[in-house]
Amino acid sequence: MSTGKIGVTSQDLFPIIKKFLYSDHDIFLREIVSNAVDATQKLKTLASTGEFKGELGELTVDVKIDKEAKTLTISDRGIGLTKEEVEKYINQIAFSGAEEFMDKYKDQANAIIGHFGLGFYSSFMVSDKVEILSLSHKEGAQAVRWSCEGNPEYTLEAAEKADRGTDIIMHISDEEKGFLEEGRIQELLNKYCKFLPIEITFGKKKEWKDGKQVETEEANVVNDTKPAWTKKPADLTEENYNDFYRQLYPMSDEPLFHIHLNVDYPFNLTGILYFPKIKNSVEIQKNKIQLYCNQVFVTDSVEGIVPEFLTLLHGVIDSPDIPLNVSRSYLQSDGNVKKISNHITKKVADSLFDIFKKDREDFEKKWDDLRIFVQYGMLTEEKFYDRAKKFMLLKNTDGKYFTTEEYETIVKENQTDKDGNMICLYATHTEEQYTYIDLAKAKGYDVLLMDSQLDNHLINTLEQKTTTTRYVRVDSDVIEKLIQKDEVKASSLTEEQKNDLIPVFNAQLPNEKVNYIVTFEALGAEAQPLMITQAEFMRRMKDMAAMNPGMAMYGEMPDSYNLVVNTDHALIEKILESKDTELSDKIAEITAKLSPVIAEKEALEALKKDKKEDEVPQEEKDKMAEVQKQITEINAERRALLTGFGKDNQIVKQLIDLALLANNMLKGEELAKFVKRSINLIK
Ligand SMILES: Nc1ncnc2c1ncn2[C@@H]1O[C@H](COP(=O)(O)OP(=O)(O)OP(=O)(O)O)[C@@H](O)[C@H]1O
Repeated sequence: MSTGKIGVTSQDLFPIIKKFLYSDHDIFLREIVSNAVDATQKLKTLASTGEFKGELGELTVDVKIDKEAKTLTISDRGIGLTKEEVEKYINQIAFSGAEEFMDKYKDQANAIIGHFGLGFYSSFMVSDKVEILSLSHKEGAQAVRWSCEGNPEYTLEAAEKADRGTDIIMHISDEEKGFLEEGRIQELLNKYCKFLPIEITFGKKKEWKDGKQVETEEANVVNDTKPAWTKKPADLTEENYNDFYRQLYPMSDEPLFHIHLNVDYPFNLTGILYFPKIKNSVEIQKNKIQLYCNQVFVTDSVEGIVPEFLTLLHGVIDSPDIPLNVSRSYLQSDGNVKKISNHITKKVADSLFDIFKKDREDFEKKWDDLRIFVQYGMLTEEKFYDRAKKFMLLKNTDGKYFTTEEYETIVKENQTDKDGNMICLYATHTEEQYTYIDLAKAKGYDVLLMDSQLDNHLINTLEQKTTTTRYVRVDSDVIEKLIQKDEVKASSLTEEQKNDLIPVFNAQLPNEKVNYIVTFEALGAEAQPLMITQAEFMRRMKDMAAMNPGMAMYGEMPDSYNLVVNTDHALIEKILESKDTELSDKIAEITAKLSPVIAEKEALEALKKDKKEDEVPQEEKDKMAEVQKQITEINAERRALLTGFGKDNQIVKQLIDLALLANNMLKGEELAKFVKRSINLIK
């Protein structure tokens, strides 16, 4: 028997291990089991090259709990360790870089463990004592037992072991006795070891019998040694891919597409990414891409390793070039990791383009589910934008799909305005905006459906990239002005007539937290008499503000709509006529009162004209104020008169309600009133 000191120059190793890994004690199991797997694979390699000539036999790694002895043991039938090897690989941990580790990461909590070959020592996070009992595969080897109690002293002695391979016997400490629970270990094996390349067994398989679980004779194998991503795409069917998806996320719907990644230069990476069907946003967060290193689970928080928009995808990525156990900030600054991220972006874009080219019909069918990923990618990754614009689809209100290029050839001729801008009309809701869509279609225009959460942002980006294309919602203006071909002709109404109509219509507008501005357009006798529109810019800003806290300013502004009066329409003429007949006496009265006051005001202004402000006598100033007050009063009287007229006028009432109805703004009580009134009108 020999005793000695573990060959790290500092005494601090154990405290550091305990401290650094404090937050994640679970990983000890991954480290010990993957060492066992490595040892087994090494033996298989030696056998295949002929260096090992013995019987390989069963090569499983066994995990065992002994509750009485309070031990957790991992046994393998791999290459094993000779006494010299234990001295070299276990005692002289400085060999694999521990010393360097100590120097570099003394003060850093998120340090690297596995990276520096300290994996084995992580067992001390949960154990009072760890033993290694090993028999090397080498001919005539003597079994050895190494034992250490979490301090730099160890013992190493000859031992009895019948079978080749290594047992790592961990005497679990009292604080960590949870690791002696079967359920806990099973959970960890599922998490970290589910796809290790050597069979891992843990107890016996269980079966349901007479309403309870009973053990069978069969070993409980916890892993799938050949997960789909390690196979060649040519050897896998669509069904295999879907099966693997279910293996990863048992509760989820079938995915839309998969992409099989297989890179060997300039780094090694394999994996399968799935585009999931997203039913709601909660689900996006639930399933995550899992990151593996040689089939050992590393993490499922892949932010910084794959581009942000792809974190919405599901699946696995496996790369020996992604270091195990390193901190997030380290990963993100790692050159390899950056390359991996870029490569995945490119690969995803290329694969989508391939699918698009190969089966356009299928691609279109899946587009509505797919677009959130593509749009998110286009908005956040310049490189992805450039690739994705070839297959990014626009959908119109008839359910037809176009690439932006195809769409341009279709609408360019008919939808270019007098300034040479191609105007793409869109709706966000086919039902709610039906009236407007209908008007646009009657003009021979096409209307896109832009109803995803990201469309607003995408439209902004598309406009920035192609300066002569503009997107406007169908209800943002009257159709003649949405795509303005010629100068709109001037309205035939006088300023006075317009001024009189404003209070008439205002009288009937709902008095909510919404601003209405009455405007006048000569739209032709056939167009609608009255329409409600909302300017594109303001609406878009408000919509974006709803998703973006930085734009709160826009969100707080009141909604502002235009009430567009078509001055060419017979009904508007009719309103003016009935106003003139019904109110002629009263208007004449008001005008009679107003005329002398205006005359007085003009006279006063003439007096004032050549004087400087301080030369005007106080008396004149007072008179002017008095006259101004009278004018205001008379005007208010006139406005009240017109408001009263508007309130009582059935045509005004009906037209406003129809305009609100067409804009989907007439609801609840107002709608009920409208229905009643309409019935009365028929009566
Ligand atoms: N079950 C085992 N069978 C044979 N050799 C083992 C076994 N476990 C550990 N070893 C030896 O001990 C060495 C140290 O193991 P440790 O886990 O500390 O570091 P590593 O495996 O080199 O690095 P890492 O775990 O970070 O990948 C290994 O390189 C291996 O040579």
